[in-house]
Amino acid sequence: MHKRYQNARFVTSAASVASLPPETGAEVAFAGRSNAGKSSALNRICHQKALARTSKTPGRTQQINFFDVGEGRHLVDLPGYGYARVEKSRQRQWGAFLQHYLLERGALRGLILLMDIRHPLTPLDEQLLNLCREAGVPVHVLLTKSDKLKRGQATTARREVKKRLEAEGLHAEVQLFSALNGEGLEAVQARLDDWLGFGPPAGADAAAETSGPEAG
Ligand SMILES: Nc1nc2c(ncn2[C@@H]2O[C@H](COP(=O)(O)OP(=O)(O)OP(=O)(O)O)[C@@H](O)[C@H]2O)c(=O)[nH]1
Ligand SMILES: [Mg+2]
Repeated sequence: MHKRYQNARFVTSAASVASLPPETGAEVAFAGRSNAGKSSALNRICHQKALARTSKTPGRTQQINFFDVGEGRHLVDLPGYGYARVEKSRQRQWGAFLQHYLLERGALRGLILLMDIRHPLTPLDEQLLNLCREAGVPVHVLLTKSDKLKRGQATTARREVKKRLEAEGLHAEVQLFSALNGEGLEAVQARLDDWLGFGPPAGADAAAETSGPEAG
């Protein structure tokens, strides 16, 4: 099992560009519509129940939360977009922030775009993808809540999303993910390792050792 992210810990919240923490090391951000499953994915990846707060109420995560995963690397939980009950002015503010973050954040190595497998590629997702292309930020797509569909349906959904992205000239990887049953966990962890510049995870024999992931 991949243990690197188990020691993740909350560092800070930022509500504006001005309050972003200093750019040290590398970071990967998790973005997507409200309720897409960003916080749940982070918790699953880090094997923690409540690292990031999840909720049945869309719009739970309203600030940008930074999690330290060791050696100066960070995972970033972004507030969801597209929640209809958030006022327009606030939505615009969020859009401006996101744009600034994607264009200016030197530490940003890539963006994990999470979309509910049953409602992928909404207009706001497309906007974000275009922004990432402009900013030269690599994207990796998680089709979340894959446990909600039958096998065949999930595979078809993945193929369709891949096809639409290719048609738009976007070469993002697209994978299934479930925070509930762990589908796709290793694949996204490998992607994070790669972007954050961690070496390959320790082998199975290392799992038996008592030393932490920072040892060696
Ligand atoms: N069945 C299933 N439900 C999930 C999965 N991931 C998340 N959920 C549920 O979806 C809802 C939203 O999950 P969150 O992780 O809070 O979503 P979020 O994207 O962080 O939402 P905001 O913070 O509002 O942007 C919760 O009720 C979760 O329990 C999954 O893989 N499978
Ligand atoms: Mg959240």
